[in-house]
Amino acid sequence: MAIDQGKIQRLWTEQDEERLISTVTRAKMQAMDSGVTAIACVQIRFTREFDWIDSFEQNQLNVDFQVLWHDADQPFGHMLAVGTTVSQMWQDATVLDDIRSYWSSVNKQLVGEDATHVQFFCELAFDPRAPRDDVWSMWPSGLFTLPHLLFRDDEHGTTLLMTVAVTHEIDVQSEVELLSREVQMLCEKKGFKSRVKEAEDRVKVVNPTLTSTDRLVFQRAVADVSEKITQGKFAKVVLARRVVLQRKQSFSMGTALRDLQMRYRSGVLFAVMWKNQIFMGATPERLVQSTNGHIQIDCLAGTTIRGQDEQADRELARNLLESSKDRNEHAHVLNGIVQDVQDIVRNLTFPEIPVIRQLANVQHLYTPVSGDISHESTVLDLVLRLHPTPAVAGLPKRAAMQEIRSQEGMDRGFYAGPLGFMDVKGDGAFNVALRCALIDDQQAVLFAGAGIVSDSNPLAEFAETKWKLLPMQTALEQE
Ligand SMILES: C=C(O[C@@H]1C=C(C(=O)O)C=C[C@H]1O)C(=O)O
Repeated sequence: MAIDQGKIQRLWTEQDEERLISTVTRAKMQAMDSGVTAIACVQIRFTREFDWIDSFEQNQLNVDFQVLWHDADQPFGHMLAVGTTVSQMWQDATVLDDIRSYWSSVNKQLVGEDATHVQFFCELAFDPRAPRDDVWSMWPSGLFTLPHLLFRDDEHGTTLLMTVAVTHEIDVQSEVELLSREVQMLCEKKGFKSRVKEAEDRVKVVNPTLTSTDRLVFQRAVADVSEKITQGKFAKVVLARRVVLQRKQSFSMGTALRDLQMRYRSGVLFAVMWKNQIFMGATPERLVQSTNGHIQIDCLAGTTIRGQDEQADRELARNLLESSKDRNEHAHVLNGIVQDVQDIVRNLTFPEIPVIRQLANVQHLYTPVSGDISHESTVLDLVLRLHPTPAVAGLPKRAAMQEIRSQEGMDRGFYAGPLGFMDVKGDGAFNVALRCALIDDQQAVLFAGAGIVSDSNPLAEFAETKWKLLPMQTALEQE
């Protein structure tokens, strides 16, 4: 079939077109020789006007899977993944062992110079062993995806990495034409849904209804757990709860994402679309990032609110730094992290005293941990060792996880799970999915937790979960 040259030339250059044709042809030959599907990878410079949030919200290609990612602490932190070339899903605990082998088998299928730019996205449930409940019934326990189209920003603008699964039977020209049509469709912005405000959409959010773990149930669980900690059963347990928001109209994703982006100028803004649900949030906690084998881990535990002014802020921060309860809680998390990674991380370095990390709504105790891994290890190896950190589960890990299962009576799903990406070398970044919500049309389920130690006060811990729920709640209440 003839390609409409006029259209293609406006999307990519003639050289891009040649690279596309030759890479898909090479992939077809590899598929013929090996008998296994090959994956053609081509990256181009994307010169069209592009709005990350609008593109995510519009989902012009009507795909089942999208990821929006914005790391506010990186100079070029935007990414948008659209659709799936290949993916693997896990429904149970085997997920942790299988991802690595899946990743290396897909790596062998990649064809083209731009294969080095490939990036996989990975989402893991907090507790893959726990059965998924009604709220999370659509989601697997683990999801590892090579996106079909991946937009990223850099100092020159936007790049688009395209990956295509190629069998020995495909027709190269039609495959390239199909790609061109898809990219063309993405450029046709149909009226920016997010900016169109219908009158009915102005209906106020119905009062948040507390479900599953209401105030008293949560406070009783805190008292019970902190008693058990005093008896020496654990050192720390993190208890979480969820809140359901109902709206008479669908939630406006674009509005909520823009609000979070504006208010939370550090950490990672994320949104994962899976079928017709969206898991989104603005998390301050990096689980681990690896750049050329140099790793950085956030130890974030110990929380207080923000003050009305600078002086009140400073006072609250000083109290947090001087609180033995919070410093102990923080030390447990730091020790847990060090123990989990010390056998594969060299030059492990961290300051002796935590600093304050200030967010729009709360302040945390923060210790940055860094070191190096050898090239046999990947960021995923660290994720699997670190997760769940004592910041979201407790210590000792196994006992804390059991206590969480019996006390919370809910499925955390992807809340507090690792969420991130990894490249072909094994570098990448994973965050802990906190300050987040699962959106299903007119319903949003929000999650937040707090670390419980022996001297935890149930009222204070409940209040802490309220502060942590606030970013998502405010974003979702925007008109
Ligand atoms: C569990 C959450 O946050 C974690 C718990 C913290 C704490 O107990 O002080 C602080 C930051 C996070 O590591 C949450 O936001 O839901």
